[in-house]
Amino acid sequence: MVTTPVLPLEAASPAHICPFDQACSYLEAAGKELKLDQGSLEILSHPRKVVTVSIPVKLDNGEVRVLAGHRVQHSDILGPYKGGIRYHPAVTLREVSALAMLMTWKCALLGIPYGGAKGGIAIDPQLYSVGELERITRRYTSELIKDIGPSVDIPAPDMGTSAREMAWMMDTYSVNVGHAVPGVVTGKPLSVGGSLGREMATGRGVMIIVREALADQGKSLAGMRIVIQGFGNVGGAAAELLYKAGAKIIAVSTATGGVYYPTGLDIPALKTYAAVNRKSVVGFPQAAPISNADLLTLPCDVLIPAALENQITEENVNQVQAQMIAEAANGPITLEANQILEARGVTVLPDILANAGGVVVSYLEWVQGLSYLFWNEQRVNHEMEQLMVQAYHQVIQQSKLRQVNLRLAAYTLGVGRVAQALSDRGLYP
Ligand SMILES: NC(=O)C1=CN([C@@H]2O[C@H](COP(=O)(O)OP(=O)(O)OC[C@H]3O[C@@H](n4cnc5c(N)ncnc54)[C@H](OP(=O)(O)O)[C@@H]3O)[C@@H](O)[C@H]2O)C=CC1
Ligand SMILES: O=C(O)CCC(=O)C(=O)O
Repeated sequence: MVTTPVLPLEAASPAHICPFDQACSYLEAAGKELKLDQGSLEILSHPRKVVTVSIPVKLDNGEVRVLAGHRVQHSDILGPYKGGIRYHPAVTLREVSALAMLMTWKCALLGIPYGGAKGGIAIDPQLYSVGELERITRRYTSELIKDIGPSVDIPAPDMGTSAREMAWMMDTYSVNVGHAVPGVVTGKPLSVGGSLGREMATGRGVMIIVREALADQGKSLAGMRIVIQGFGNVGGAAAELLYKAGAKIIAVSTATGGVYYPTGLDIPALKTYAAVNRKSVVGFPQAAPISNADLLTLPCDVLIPAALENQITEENVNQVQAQMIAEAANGPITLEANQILEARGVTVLPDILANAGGVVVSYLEWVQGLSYLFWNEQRVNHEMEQLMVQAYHQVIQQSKLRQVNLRLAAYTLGVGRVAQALSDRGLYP
């Protein structure tokens, strides 16, 4: 039985589905399936280190605000901590802790030598100027200076952050230590040691996993009706690549709402439209407006939630019509909803597999940086695809072997590898 963490996590609001409790439940299920000993389960259910820092920032109007910045380092059993930095108003320590734990299993599942971490600041980046965001990012990095590093903890982009924030983090870290350290972050601009292919990597990974899953059902991407929630780094890239592969993207959304066009949206035109409309797809000519809630229940072949956690819950799961759901976001389906989908025979491609393309190319970026040798995009994409397809087949095999759903199959592989390393390292006090 996984116990309640002793770390300073704020109480979960009873009205809110707690992502950390959900993550612990999945760990517990994997532990039971693997017959893990109580000690290992106890260790793996606790983040190793939880850091919260104050970030004082002077706004452009002269007002001073102090923000809370988190970095949760769940596990470094397999290697340096690894995971993104999220800027979003809903960020809490519990959410960041859950996402850090997912990173541990994701890296282990993909066979890349990292542990898991996540960071975040509870802000809406769209309400801050570029100058304010730069000051926030630099101060956050300075406060974390002793906790990150290329062989300690390597941040990357997540919701609300991008290559721009990674460049600021890299520069702040480098200035603090006195020399350039590109390997302290991944997802950087190419000019400071980023990798070709990283920007599209998470979306590309989603496309690869959906393609493989459809192929196992004797189908191809061509003509598939696909709905995508979220049109940012992940949802936007997935839409573009799936569209290029011949799928019909019939609906997409951003936080303010979505658009629906049953015969398939013109994705290049929609990207251009969003680029000049503060990233929003609302008002795209010809398409009908649709709410985020209605978008999730549209008739389609594949549903791709690529925004926030807890989008498919007990409340709306019975209205979901897709026969396949690829979790591009982390934790978009609750535990209860997942059980209902499984009972209905819906194929759920779990987050730690479906959205792993990003961290895989982060790893390839880090490897390229450490070896001072940069690859062309074709090679990056090829290496990533090999790791993704290999992990997909391992999950399918594990699912058949243990007679468990794909999520539990992915978790047993990820958790099992970390537990094995824990036992081999002999970390028991
Ligand atoms: N970036 C990466 O490499 C990886 C990201 N992920 C996961 O993918 C998900 C998306 O991340 P990413 O694409 O990077 O983030 P971005 O910030 O680039 O984009 C997020 C998208 O989601 C939309 N969105 C925000 N809130 C809502 C909402 N309540 N309902 C519907 N849409 C909403 C945003 O709209 P708007 O612009 O209007 O706010 C935006 O279109 C997250 O769960 C993240 O953890 C997973 C692996 C790697
Ligand atoms: O690229 C990375 O290191 C992390 C990406 C990430 O945050 C995620 O996979 O959720």
